Amino acid sequence: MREILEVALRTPDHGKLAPWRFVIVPADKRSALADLLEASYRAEKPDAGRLEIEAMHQFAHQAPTLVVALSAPVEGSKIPLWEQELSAGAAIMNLLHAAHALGFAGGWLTGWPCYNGDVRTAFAGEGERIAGFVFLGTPGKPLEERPRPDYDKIVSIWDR
Ligand SMILES: Cc1cc2nc3c(=O)[nH]c(=O)nc-3n(C[C@H](O)[C@H](O)[C@H](O)COP(=O)(O)O)c2cc1C
Repeated sequence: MREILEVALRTPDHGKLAPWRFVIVPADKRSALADLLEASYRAEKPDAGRLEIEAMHQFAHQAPTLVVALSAPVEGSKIPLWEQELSAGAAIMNLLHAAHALGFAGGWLTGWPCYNGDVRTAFAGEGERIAGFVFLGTPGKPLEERPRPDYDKIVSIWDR
């Protein structure tokens, strides 16, 4: 895990602000995370059904390893917030590339837990936001491909 996160720390970062942080959720805390998600979900949606609650538990327990990535912009910096947030996304992508290079698979998820205030305060400090829940593990089966954007629609040559 440290080797993977050390790669994430080498992310392009204008102004050397390190506007991101990572919180590892250890295996013995995953049930506590599930309980937090359930309580936060019920507080926001008192009429939540069984399947919605099960989805919160499934979210918390998927994959053996979980890193919560935080966008932690430095307030008052001359580096625009936009650039600091871009760097947070890049740090997560570096983390995923490092995990895949070492033979693991990883997924970057947000979903409801990312945007709930109670969940955010359980991980993030003032001015910080959850940028993603990064789940890591060893692939149990070959990864499925999905449609990718058409190169010619996305890439163009500047010609003015
Ligand atoms: C900010 C962000 C949030 C995402 N959140 C989710 C999510 O909540 N659920 C989901 O199925 N995929 C989510 N994705 C997409 C997955 O990370 C991933 O791109 C997708 O599963 C396909 O994986 P692949 O591109 O490696 O094949 C998110 C991607 C980003 C960049």
